[in-house]
Amino acid sequence: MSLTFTHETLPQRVIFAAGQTADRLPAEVARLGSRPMVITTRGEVLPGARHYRDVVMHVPVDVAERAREATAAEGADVLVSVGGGSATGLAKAIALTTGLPIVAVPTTYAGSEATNVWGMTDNGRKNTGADPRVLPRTVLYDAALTLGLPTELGVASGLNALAHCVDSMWAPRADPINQALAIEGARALSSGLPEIVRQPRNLQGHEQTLYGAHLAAVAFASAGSGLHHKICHVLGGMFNLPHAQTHAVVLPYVMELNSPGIPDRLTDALGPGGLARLRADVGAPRALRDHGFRETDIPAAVDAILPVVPDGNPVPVTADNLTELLRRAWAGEEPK
Ligand SMILES: NC(=O)C1=CN([C@@H]2O[C@H](COP(=O)(O)OP(=O)(O)OC[C@H]3O[C@@H](n4cnc5c(N)ncnc54)[C@H](O)[C@@H]3O)[C@@H](O)[C@H]2O)C=CC1
Ligand SMILES: O=C(O)/C=C\C(=O)CC(=O)O
Repeated sequence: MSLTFTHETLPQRVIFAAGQTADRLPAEVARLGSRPMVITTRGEVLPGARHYRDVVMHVPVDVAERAREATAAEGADVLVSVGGGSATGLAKAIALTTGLPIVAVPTTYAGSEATNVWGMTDNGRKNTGADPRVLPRTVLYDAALTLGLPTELGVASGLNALAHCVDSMWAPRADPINQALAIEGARALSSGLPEIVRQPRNLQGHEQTLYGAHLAAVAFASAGSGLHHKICHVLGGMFNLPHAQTHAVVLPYVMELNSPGIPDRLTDALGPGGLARLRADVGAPRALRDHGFRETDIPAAVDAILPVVPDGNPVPVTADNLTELLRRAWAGEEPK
């Protein structure tokens, strides 16, 4: 790889403190404001603050608009998101138009808390963009909060994080810095994910997976969306498929297509047996047809994906190879 590049590092305060949310969140919020609005799918996380719970995956625009109105009515001056990527995403939608700072406490491995990327869905289309206003100012990673994540969802979410690492190999702004973060993220996820399956109540696997998810998201924010993310955004927006499971299923087929672009360092980070062994060890989701995608949806998906295929993909993407990729992912055929 050429060593001529421009890399931007996003400014963010990052705290890893397992089991310390109740103790540390109030002070972290107070650094940024005095009237917090909590966006969450959980119970009370910040006593005395307004808790807003109308959280919907892929952030439909009407959901975002209602949340903005509620925030204005509350006179909030800081947003606190506690939950998965959907809670973070709603806080980002509010921050995008208000500029309010966000303190994010993630409870899945989606990684939205570490990116300046927002996403909203309107009429079956997911629109995404990057804006400094939506980058959470502070992230509090508390692995104890992921202990309650059902293992199947934890696995799918961890593979969503791994997809950030893999796509960073060929994304439009891939560079040696974000690739190094992605490789270390892939290593941490490959060792952490089997641990959360083997010992779901053991904090160490969850901490390792959260660490990997953070690195993965930082790499993704820097490198941008590669082919894998473009495919998953179309599928999520057009067919309302579950985000993490869609990423988990599609990833091996994108790696199959893009195999000439996979560096040895990534293969090494995935460990012996690579992604196939990892998927088997953790019982990964296998087929899009199990998650609401129909074979008859494939032509419309291909038509929507082809115009957004990023430049620089390691192999040319055509209607034929994309159709075959989606057909194999729909059926859950064994990836090569
Ligand atoms: N902008 C960005 O950089 C990114 C955005 N996203 C967005 O995030 C959304 C998906 O986020 P996900 O985290 O996959 O799903 P999610 O936030 O919708 O959570 C999935 C389900 O798990 C539950 N849950 C979350 N954490 C839990 C826990 N610790 N214990 C028990 N239940 C828990 C939630 O209540 C929900 O029912 C999508 O809209 C996606 O587009 C995802 C990655 C990056
Ligand atoms: O696909 C991902 O994991 C990353 C980015 C998004 O989901 C964009 C968004 O809808 O917020």
